[in-house]
Parts: sequence; structure tokens; C-alpha cells
Amino acid sequence: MNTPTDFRCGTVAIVGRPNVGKSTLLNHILGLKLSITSRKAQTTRHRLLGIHTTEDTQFLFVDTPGFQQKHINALNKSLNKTVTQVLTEVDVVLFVIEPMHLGDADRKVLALLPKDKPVLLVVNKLDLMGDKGNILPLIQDFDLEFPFIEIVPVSAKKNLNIDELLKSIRQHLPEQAAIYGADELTDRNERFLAAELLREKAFRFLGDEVPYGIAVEIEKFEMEGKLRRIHAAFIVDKESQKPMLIGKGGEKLKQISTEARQDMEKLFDGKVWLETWVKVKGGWADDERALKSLGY
Ligand SMILES: Nc1nc2c(ncn2[C@@H]2O[C@H](COP(=O)(O)OP(=O)(O)OP(=O)(O)O)[C@@H](O)[C@H]2O)c(=O)[nH]1
Repeated sequence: MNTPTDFRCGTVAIVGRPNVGKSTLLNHILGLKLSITSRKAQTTRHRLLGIHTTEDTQFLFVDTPGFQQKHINALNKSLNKTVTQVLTEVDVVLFVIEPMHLGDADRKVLALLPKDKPVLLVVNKLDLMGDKGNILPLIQDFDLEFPFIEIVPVSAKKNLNIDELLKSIRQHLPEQAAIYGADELTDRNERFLAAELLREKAFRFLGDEVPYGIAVEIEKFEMEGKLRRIHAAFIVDKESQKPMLIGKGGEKLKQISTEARQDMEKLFDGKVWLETWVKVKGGWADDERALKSLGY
């Protein structure tokens, strides 16, 4: 039994360029698919707090958006602002990279890391390294670029070294009692989670057909006894993307919605009635006002 002073609790931000495995890492730690993973770059647009509670520690994870340098528009500006703000608020920062890659995209994120916070360098995708010995020169190079408090190689996908990573994070969290109940997973509300699940399914089913210009708006979320009644709109950038999302005879939208609804029912532990449709909002990614109305 821990006395309150043994207990540690604090916030952790996960940053890194797109596709290094930030969402996969968070999912493995949380053991529940609350965050969005995809082969596509930059699918995590929202801040999301995942909570992992062990016997002696409560980790409050803040997932931060990826970086995208190719298309600079209002959406990306607002993403970068979010990252900077998150980093000033947390106790520990995890900077995630892939082995053998320290490209310009990594360096752009590196430039934003706070010097007054403990930053751990997490080298993910260790399983892709044929000869593990090769990682050493890379690690030494990285150490010269930033005063990392520690360097931890992991594989989020293969669950390698994740416990060690958690132990390292714990050392830098403040001693304090847990803030949330042990069974709480996220402070995001169900409305947000419903939108995230729909967006994830759309990404999965559409492959490369509909790129980043897709959002989900929950227009109605009502409880009827134990039933959740949800009306959601997919918002695409161009008229030409609409039929791709709907599919022949509405088949694609139906598949996306059915899978999202099944995940929602598991997550909310109750029946869900879901109605979805597709709307075109031309150039929404460039319109700051539109972004605000969508909650970014
Ligand atoms: N081989 C291998 N693949 C991994 C590992 N971790 C993540 N991946 C894969 O890398 C890809 C990107 O993972 P994500 O978790 O979506 O990456 P992310 O950094 O969150 O990306 P954004 O949301 O775009 O910022 C996915 O295809 C994952 O399956 C790992 O440890 N090993």
C-alpha cells in the first residue's frame, strides 16, 4: 500500500514528426484505442488526454498533433500553436523519432522543445532495426543536438521496452496523489470520441482517395434512456470527394458508419443509433473561422 507521498502524477506530451508512431505508443500504453492511428501522416488533429494509472503512478498523456510542412494553411498554423502551448503546460515531454532518421521534419519539432522541461528521446520502431548495435552512433548524434534527460529505445507496435519507458517518465513526475479515478480513460467527452472514431474509420476505408481535408461534425448527440442518438456529418473539401466517401449505392459510408458505431458501443458500453451524411465545405482547411466552428 502506497502512502500518498509515494504516489506520482503528472502530464506527459508526446511529440514528433508525423508517422513516427506517437498514436501507436499512446494506444499501447492506454490499452484502448482512443487515439487515431493511420498510415497517413497527420491524423491526430486534436489534443487528447489519455490516463494510465498504475499502483504508484498516474500518467496523464497529452497527445499532440503531427507536423506537416508541405501544405501551410490555417489548419497547420493552428496545429503548431497547439503543440507549443501543450509543451509549456506539461511535466515531461517525449520526443519520438524513428531509428536512423533525423530529417528536417524531426529538427523542426526539436526546435520547439522546451529547455526547461525534462525531455526524453524515445527511439521508436526498434523492431525495424536489423542490427540493434547500429542504433548507438545515432543516439550519440542526437544527444549532441539537445540536452535529453534520457534516451529510451522502444517498439510501440511490438511492445518492446514500454515498461522501462514508463519507469523513466515516472522519475520526472511530481509527487502527488492521483487526480483522476483509476478507471477514467480520458477527459474528452463522448461527442469528441464519436467524431474521432468516425474520422479514423474514414481514413482506414478510403486509403489515399480522400486526403487530409476531411473532418467530422457531430450535429446532435442525445441520450434517450440508455440509447445514444448521434447525428454526424463528414465534411469534405471538394464536391469530387463526396462520391468517394459515399461509395456505390452508399456502400462505403455504410461500412464506415457500421464499424464506427460498433466501436462506439464498446467504448460507451451502450447502444448507439448513428446517422451519417457528407457535406462539402469548400476550402475549410484555409478558413480560420470555419476551423473555430469545428472546434480546432
Ligand atoms: N514497425 C513498426 N511500426 C510502427 C511502430 N510504431 C508505429 N508503427 C507504424 O507507424 C505508422 C504510423 O504510426 P502512428 O502511430 O499513426 O504515427 P503518429 O506519429 O501518431 O502519426 P501522426 O498522427 O500522423 O502524427 C503506423 O503504420 C504504425 O503501425 C513500431 O514500433 N514498429
